[in-house]
Amino acid sequence: MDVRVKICGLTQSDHVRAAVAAGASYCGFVFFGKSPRNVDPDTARALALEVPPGVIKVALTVDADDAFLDHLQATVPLDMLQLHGRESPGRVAELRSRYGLPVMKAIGIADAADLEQIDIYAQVADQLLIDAKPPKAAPLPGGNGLAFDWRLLAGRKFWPCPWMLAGGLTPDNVAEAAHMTGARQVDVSSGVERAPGTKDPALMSAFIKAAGGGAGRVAL
Ligand SMILES: O=C(O)c1ccccc1N[C@@H]1O[C@H](COP(=O)(O)O)[C@@H](O)[C@H]1O
Repeated sequence: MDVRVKICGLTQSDHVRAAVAAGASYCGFVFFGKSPRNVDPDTARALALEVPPGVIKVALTVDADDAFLDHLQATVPLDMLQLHGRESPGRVAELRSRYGLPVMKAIGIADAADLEQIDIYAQVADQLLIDAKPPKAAPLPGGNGLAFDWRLLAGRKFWPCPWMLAGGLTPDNVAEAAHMTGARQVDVSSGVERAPGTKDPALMSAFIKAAGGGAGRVAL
């Protein structure tokens, strides 16, 4: 089975097209003002319209309020919400029902104790994004190019819902990361950039090749 790849933090139409052509299954757009990948809803709409059916358009938000999310949903054709803040399980369930979209909740992992969150959030989310827990001094809650110890996931047989591996993945380490953790889906942002917020088509293509070629268009 091919590994599905999510390219996150796309900011330019030509990079969206390059990600899709390379075999991405998910295109992620970041709505978080402090991120160098932040896009406004109107820009995201134009980017989303470049994405063909079957490639999943994901909105990444961080503790967003309903007013912003209402505007986002009214402006951008979206397929999935990615919650990358401190959203509680109750908030995840509320957003899933309010917007009628599948929700992927990011879980930050630094040590074995953090793995408990997987079972908690799997009860309310459609998918989980297993990412490195940002250190206190990190500038962002994600997208910092930091990996966690993949051995924490090695040998885990039971996953209560679909999940993606993220955090510090690059064309050089994605094959080992997927092999060690058993991930069938991977997510990358800074590892395929030439500068913060600017994707590199050659790196996106190398990443997807290294991940096994990418699954391309999928059904959710
Ligand atoms: O990418 C961002 O700017 C970002 C901002 C705020 C929260 C999450 C963010 N990115 C997510 O983090 C993972 C890991 O990023 P990286 O590959 O280590 O740079 C990324 O895949 C996004 O889903």
